[in-house]
Amino acid sequence: MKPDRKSDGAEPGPEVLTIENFSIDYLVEPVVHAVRDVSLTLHRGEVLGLAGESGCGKSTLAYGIVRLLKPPASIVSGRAVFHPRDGAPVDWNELGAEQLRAYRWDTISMVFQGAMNSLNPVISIRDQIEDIFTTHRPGMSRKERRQRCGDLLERVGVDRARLSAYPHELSGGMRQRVMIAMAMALEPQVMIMDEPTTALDVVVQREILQELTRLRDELGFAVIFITHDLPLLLEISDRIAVMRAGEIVELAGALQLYTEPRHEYTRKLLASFPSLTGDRGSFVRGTVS
Ligand SMILES: Nc1ncnc2c1ncn2[C@@H]1O[C@H](COP(=O)(O)OP(=O)(O)OP(=O)(O)O)[C@@H](O)[C@H]1O
Repeated sequence: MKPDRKSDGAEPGPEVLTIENFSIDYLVEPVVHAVRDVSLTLHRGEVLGLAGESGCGKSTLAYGIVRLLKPPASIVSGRAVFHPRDGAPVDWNELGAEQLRAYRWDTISMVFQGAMNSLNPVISIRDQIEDIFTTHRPGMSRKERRQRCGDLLERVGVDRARLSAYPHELSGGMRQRVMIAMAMALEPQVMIMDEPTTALDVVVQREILQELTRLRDELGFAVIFITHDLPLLLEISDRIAVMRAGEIVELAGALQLYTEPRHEYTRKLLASFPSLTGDRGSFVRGTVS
């Protein structure tokens, strides 16, 4: 684990996103209570891991926060409030469709499972990234747009010469990096990442995550990182929320959650990853000092 992680003593930054008593149902027969009364605070610059087994409601919560749910999903209670650096807090539930479109990507952006497959196959990488600037930064000159597109790609470890490529000419890892670059294009203050590297092999996954933590340190955005891979979360998160059957059952600093899990379910989840609980309970993926 990173010795300088924020959960190891440093004061958390001010809040950037608060989720208050969020509940989401799927209105099917019988009704599925997918998210139940979830409250969370995300601080500026922190990586908050959201763990839990498949079907516990992680993705539903993520889509709910950014208001991308489709029927039969329905937000039955609660709100997600964004706290800008300057100015009054913004309740996302009160934004109209147009405002939501403007706010998404700009303040909170997302990389979802399999996002790399959502690149348009017949449009070059340059044109797809440029489109974000044309839409959200209409005043930006063509020259600056081009420059920014190249800078963004390089930031996620892809040579800017690949700007003229089409998605099928890139590996899965590169396409996912492009998606991460696109999510960072407008320098959002929050990024929500739902299993962003699950489809990739372990080496590529590792490289991308290292890149992500480096960028977080450099740019200061906060991340909600969702995965069922608890060992990975322990490595990259400042704090971890454990979700079970739609509820957050435990929320603690990563190190504390690993060394002193309080909830029975967290203990079970930790025990289900043999790499975390060797004979002497050694933590083999990172280095606990
Ligand atoms: N369209 C839908 N209609 C009815 N129920 C749904 C629908 N989508 C999801 N659910 C249910 O909502 C619950 C939460 O699902 P969700 O996909 O949010 O879980 P998850 O933790 O993200 O799982 P995974 O890690 O597999 O993506 C599950 O019980 C799931 O079966």
